[in-house]
Amino acid sequence: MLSSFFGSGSSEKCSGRASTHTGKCDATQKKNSPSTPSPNSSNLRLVRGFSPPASSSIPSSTNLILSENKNVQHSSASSSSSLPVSSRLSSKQQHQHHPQAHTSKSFNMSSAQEIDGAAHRVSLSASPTSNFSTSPFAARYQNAGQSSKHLKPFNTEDVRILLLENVNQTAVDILKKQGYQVEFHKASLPEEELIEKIRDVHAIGIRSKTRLSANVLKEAKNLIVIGCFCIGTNQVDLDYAAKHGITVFNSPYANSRSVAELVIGEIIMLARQLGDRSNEMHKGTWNKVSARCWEIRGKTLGIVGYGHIGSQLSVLAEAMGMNVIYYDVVPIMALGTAKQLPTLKDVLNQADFVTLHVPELPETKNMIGKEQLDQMKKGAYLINASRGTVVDISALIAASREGRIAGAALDVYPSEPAANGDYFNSTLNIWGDDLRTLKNLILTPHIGGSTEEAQSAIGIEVGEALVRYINEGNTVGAVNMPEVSLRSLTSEEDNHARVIFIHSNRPGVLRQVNEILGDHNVDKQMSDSRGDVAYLMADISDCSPKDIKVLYESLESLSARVLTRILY
Ligand SMILES: NC(=O)c1ccc[n+]([C@@H]2O[C@H](COP(=O)([O-])OP(=O)(O)OC[C@H]3O[C@@H](n4cnc5c(N)ncnc54)[C@H](O)[C@@H]3O)[C@@H](O)[C@H]2O)c1
Ligand SMILES: O=C(O)[C@H](O)COP(=O)(O)O
Repeated sequence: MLSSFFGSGSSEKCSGRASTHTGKCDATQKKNSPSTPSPNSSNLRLVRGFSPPASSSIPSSTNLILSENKNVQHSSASSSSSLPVSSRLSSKQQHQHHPQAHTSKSFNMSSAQEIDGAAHRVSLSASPTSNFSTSPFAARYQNAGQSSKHLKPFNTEDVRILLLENVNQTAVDILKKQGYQVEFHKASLPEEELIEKIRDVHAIGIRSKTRLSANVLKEAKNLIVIGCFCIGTNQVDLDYAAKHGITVFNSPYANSRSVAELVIGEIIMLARQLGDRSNEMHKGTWNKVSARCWEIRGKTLGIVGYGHIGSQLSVLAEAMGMNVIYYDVVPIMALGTAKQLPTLKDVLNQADFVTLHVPELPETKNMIGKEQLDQMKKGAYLINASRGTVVDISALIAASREGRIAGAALDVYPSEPAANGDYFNSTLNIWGDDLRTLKNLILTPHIGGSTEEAQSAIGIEVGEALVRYINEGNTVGAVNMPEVSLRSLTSEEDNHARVIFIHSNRPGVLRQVNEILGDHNVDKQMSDSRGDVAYLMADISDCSPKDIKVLYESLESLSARVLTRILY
């Protein structure tokens, strides 16, 4: 059974969360917080109080100690929780709860096996009625032939998760099953409200609208992990997050097929001017025409960005008789008979349809402007389902009005509303009203990845990644941290501790860490770095509560420390 607590060393006490900047208790947060201890429970740290187990034996649970190099207020080793923990537990949890856990900041951990055993599975559906269920992670995290340490929740209500932007129910279920406190919102939040809420949470789940800039993240004193329930991660300051020990996960390809299918539909719609015909019929106008309406067979599709989506699309387009050419900044093996061309200009010169599938990067901002639109064949079509900043929309409006392009489909925009409603106008984007007047223009509200299949699969994939990270420290699939994993502890490894140390990647740190760990029996260890940040995990056997405290404090004293967590 795993339980957890966060730790740090000073003797200041606070009944609510600690304020990173001031080192003072945040009374407002305390008042608003559903799991805030009562006033007489002044020793309980909601996040970072270090309270080692009271007795000499580690409970048959795994606890987590966490502290971060953010001037966070510390509590003393003696500041064990005076909150009657039982009052915050369900009767089942109370039954499972070890008395020693009263002394600790509890933060549940559940085994990867438990997660993988969840009813949810990534559902890759070939049709709305035929699903097959598989979790790509199911095998990876299990110990061959051994039962994983059985990690029963207690005090998991202390783990707070904020889910924004209508993250799929599959994720909500996975996270709630862990006992975490989950706050769910359908839309994204204005920055001020986001800052207020992010201060309290250990994990946040977002989609493409919520910007987690350094300005927002600097307020996120308790945050250890971000789940982007989408492909794009451009909305998060990944570098800032990594340097502050906040790991970011996404779902790299669960919605690729949905986007590729949308684009196939749009190619046909544009070629046949279906958007206009349909609009006319809605207004009562019968307009049967064949002029400038085409089959797509034999036409050339130019794909810009031949990654997960671009390459899926390539296969589908060829199956419909199109010729495929593509441009990518890296050499990528062509699928089918597609051809990679050396420059963007080559693709623009030759394609009848140009479709964009690049990430939002400084280099892709306004990648398609007047110059590039001029390089396209007269009468060609443009599709953008990547990011709104990739196309200069004013230039597109001009090209369309001058008849240089025959049509366009846009799914993404430089500014997008935070919620559904009548927001797509000139207030949002200055060209909003002009855009809506264009002929043969398909406008969709960023729905490329919005299918039941994609959203459900993303919810499971990212939800499970969050649980594995919170409970076991596993970073496989992280986009801003080195990928490090150790096999789960087994039920025979009751008194093992798992050390997680995120640190600045500079010479000599590993030697210092290993000097500290060297006094113990290190069963297994893995370390990797990514840019300026390194991530180390080590499982230590026969670890007494005193050992854990010493280990923790020694690691905390290293100047390279970004974040220390000890799970036991
Ligand atoms: N509309 C939607 O709902 C929706 C859904 C999913 C993804 N997206 C967007 O689509 C983008 C692409 O998704 P993906 O899964 O195919 O990503 P990917 O990372 O698998 O592929 C992107 C490709 O673009 C290439 N690339 C990068 N910079 C380039 C440049 N300057 N010129 C040419 N090629 C360049 C990369 O080398 C890579 O091959 C995502 O980053 C996301 O922003 C939108
Ligand atoms: O990055 C993505 O996966 C897409 O842009 C979809 O974003 P969404 O989840 O906000 O629809």
